[in-house]
Amino acid sequence: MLHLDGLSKTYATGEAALSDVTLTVPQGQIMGLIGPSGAGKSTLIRCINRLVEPSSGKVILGDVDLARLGKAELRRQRRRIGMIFQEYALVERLTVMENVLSGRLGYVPFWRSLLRKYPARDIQTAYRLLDRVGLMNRADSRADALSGGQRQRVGIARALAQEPELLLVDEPTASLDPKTSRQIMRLITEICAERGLPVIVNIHDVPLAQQFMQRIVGLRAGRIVFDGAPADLTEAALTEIYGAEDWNAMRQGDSEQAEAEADAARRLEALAK
Ligand SMILES: Nc1ncnc2c1ncn2[C@@H]1O[C@H](COP(=O)(O)OP(=O)(O)OP(=O)(O)O)[C@@H](O)[C@H]1O
Repeated sequence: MLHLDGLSKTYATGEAALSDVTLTVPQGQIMGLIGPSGAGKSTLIRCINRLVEPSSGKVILGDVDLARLGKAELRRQRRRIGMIFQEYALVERLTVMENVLSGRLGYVPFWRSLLRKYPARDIQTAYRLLDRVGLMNRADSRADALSGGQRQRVGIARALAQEPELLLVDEPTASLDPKTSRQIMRLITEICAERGLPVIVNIHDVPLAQQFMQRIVGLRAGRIVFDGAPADLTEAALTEIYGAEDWNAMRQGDSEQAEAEADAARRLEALAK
C-alpha cells in the first residue's frame, strides 16, 4: 500500500507544483492520474521515488516513509518501486533478455552487474516474465529491432523483474497507436490484478483512463480536484479538472480520432473483401 500524506513541492523557481496531496493506493488498485499540462502529474510521480525532492509531507510505502530516508537507504528502498516510462528507456543495443535482467541490477553485487552475470533464478524469472508479456520468442533480439508495443512489453517485464511493491507508470502509451495502447493498458491492468500491486499511471488519454483504471485522481494546479471511480468522471468533473475551453478542445479531438479510426477500419475491411 502507498500512502501520501500532505505531499507538497515548491520548485526553486517558486512554482508550487504540488499542494497538500493526500491519498492512499491500496494493494491491487490501478489508479490513473489525469490533469492538464503543468498540473503536477510528473512531479507527483517523481516525488514518490524522490527523483524530485518533496518540500514537505510523507510518502509511506508499507511502513517506510521514503521522504525521510538518507541517500544509501533510499537507494535500497527504491528497489521496491518499479517504473515504466513513455519512451521505454531500454538499452537499445542489448538483447531483450539483458534488458529484462537489468531490472535485477539493484539486487546483484556490483561485480556481477559489471560482468552481467546473473543468478540462474533471475534468468528463470526473466524467461517467465517474457512469456507473460508475450515475448518469449524475442528473448535474443536486440531491443532496437522491436516495435514500440514490443518495447513497452520489455519495459513492463523489466519493471516486474525488480519484484516491486509499487508500480509507477509514466504515460506508457503516449508513443503508441490506439490499438497497441489498449493492449498495453490491458496487460498492465491484468498484471496489477494478478500480483496485487498498487499502480499509479500518469495518463493523458481520458477515454483510455476511463476504460482501464479502477480509480481516477484529477489534478489541477497541484491540487486534487477529483478522486473517484471512472463512472463518476462526469462532464462537470472533467470541466473542473481541465477547464471548459481545454476540455471542449480535447473532446473534439477525441471524436475526430475515433472517426478516423473507424474510417481506417472500414477501408481495411473493404480491401480485405
Ligand atoms: N524542474 C522544475 N523546475 C521548476 N519548475 C518545474 C520543474 N518541473 C516542473 N515544474 C513546474 O511545475 C509545474 C508542474 O509540472 P509537472 O511537469 O509536474 O506537470 P504535469 O502535469 O506532469 O505536466 P505535463 O502533462 O505537461 O507533463 C509546472 O508549472 C512546471 O512548469
